[in-house]
Amino acid sequence: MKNLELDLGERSYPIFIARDVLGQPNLWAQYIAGRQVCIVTNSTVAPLYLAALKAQLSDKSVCEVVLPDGEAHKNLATLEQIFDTLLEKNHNRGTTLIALGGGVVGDMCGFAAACYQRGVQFIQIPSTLLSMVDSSVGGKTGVNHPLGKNMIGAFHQPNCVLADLSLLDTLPEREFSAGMAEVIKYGLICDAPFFEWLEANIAGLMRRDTDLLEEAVYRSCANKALVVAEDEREGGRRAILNLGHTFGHAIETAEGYGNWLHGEAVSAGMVLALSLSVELEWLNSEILTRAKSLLQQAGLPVAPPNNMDVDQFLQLMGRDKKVLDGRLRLVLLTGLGEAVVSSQAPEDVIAQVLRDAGVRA
Ligand SMILES: NC(=O)c1ccc[n+]([C@@H]2O[C@H](COP(=O)([O-])OP(=O)(O)OC[C@H]3O[C@@H](n4cnc5c(N)ncnc54)[C@H](O)[C@@H]3O)[C@@H](O)[C@H]2O)c1
Ligand SMILES: O=C(O)C(=O)C[C@@H](O)[C@H](O)[C@H](O)COP(=O)(O)O
Ligand SMILES: [Zn+2]
Repeated sequence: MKNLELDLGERSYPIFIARDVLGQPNLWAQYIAGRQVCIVTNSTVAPLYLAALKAQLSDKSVCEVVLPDGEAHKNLATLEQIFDTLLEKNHNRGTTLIALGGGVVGDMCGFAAACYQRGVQFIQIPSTLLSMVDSSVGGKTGVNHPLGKNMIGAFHQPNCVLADLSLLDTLPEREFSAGMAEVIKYGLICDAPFFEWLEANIAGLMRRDTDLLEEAVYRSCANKALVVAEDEREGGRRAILNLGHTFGHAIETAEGYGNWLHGEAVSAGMVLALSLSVELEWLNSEILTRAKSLLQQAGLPVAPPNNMDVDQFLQLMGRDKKVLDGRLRLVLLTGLGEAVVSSQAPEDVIAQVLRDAGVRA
C-alpha cells in the first residue's frame, strides 16, 4: 500500500494506492459524511465492479446512475441523467457522489458534484490506468462541447481517491497504453529520474507487473499532487500538466470524441510539442528520440492522424484554454524533466512542425 496526501489546506485529501483498496472500507468509509450516496458509473464498469462497491456500503442509502460508455457521451446531455436521479431520489446537500470508472465518468461525476445544489462532496474510484495516474487527482472536472474538449467545467476537489490496482486486471490493452501516455508525461515535464526508471522498466510495466504498476501510479500521483498543491487553479505552473494537450485536444475534437483515445492524442501531441522544442533549439533532439521510443514501446502513436490539415489544426488549437490575449501558449521542453509554458513559438514554425509530421499543408 502506498498512500499520498494532496496538500490543499482544508481541502487536502488522501490518495490510496494498492490492490484491493476497495475491500478495505476502514481506510475510506470515513470520507463519506452522510447516509446518502450516489454511485456514478458506466455500462462497461457497472457489471464488473458495482456490486463489489455496493457491498461495502451496506449501511448507506445507495443509488446508482449507469451512464452510456464513451468519450462521445461526455457532454451536458449525459450529465442530466445524474441530476435527474439525484432529484428523483431526493438527494440533499449532505449526499456524497462516488465516481466509479475511468476519466470520462470521473470528470462528469466530479462536475455533477460541483453543480448539484451548488456543490456536494465526491469520491474518486478510478478504474483505468489513466484515471489512476491523472484524472482522479487535482479537481479538474467537466464535459466536452462539439467545438472543444473540456470546455464546460469547474475545479472541484474530491474527498479522497482510491486507486485499486486490481481493477486494472480487466482493462483492455489499448486503454492501458493510453494511460501510459500520461505516466510518461510526468517524466518529461518534471521528473527526469522517473523517465529513466520508465525506460528501464517499460517491458515489465506493459506486462502489468504489480510492484512496477504500484510504483508508476505512486510516482505519477506524487508528481501531480506537488504541481496541483502549488497552483490549484492553473494560474501558472499547473499548465505544465498540459504537455501535448493543445495538439492532442485538437486531434480528439477533429477526429470525433472517442476515435482517438485521450492518451493516444496526448502521445502524438507530446511528440509534436517536443519536435517544436527541438525546432526552436530549446531541446536536444536525443530527448525527442528517447521519448518517441518509450511511447512506441508503450504501444502509443507518435504521429498525428493523416486526415487533418494545418489550418484546421491551428484553428482548433486556437480554442485552447491556455490562449491568452489571442496568443497560443504551449508547454515546451528545455530539457528532460524541464517544462516551460511559452507564447514564443511563431505560428509558421508550428505549421512547419505539423507539416513535417505529415499533416497536410
Ligand atoms: N480531470 C483531469 O485532470 C483529466 C486528466 C486526464 C484525462 N482526463 C479525461 O479523462 C478521459 C479519459 O479517461 P480514460 O482514459 O480513463 O477513458 P474512459 O473513461 O473512456 O475509460 C476507457 C474505457 O475503459 C473502460 N473501463 C474503465 N475501467 C475499466 C476496467 N477496470 N476494466 C475494463 N474496462 C474499463 C471504460 O468503460 C471505457 O470504455 C478524457 O475525457 C480526458 O479528457 C481528465
Ligand atoms: O490536471 C491538469 O491540470 C491537466 O492538465 C491534466 C491533463 O492530463 C488533463 O487531460 C486535463 O483534463 C486537461 O485539462 P484542460 O484544462 O486542458 O482541459
Ligand atoms: Zn490529459
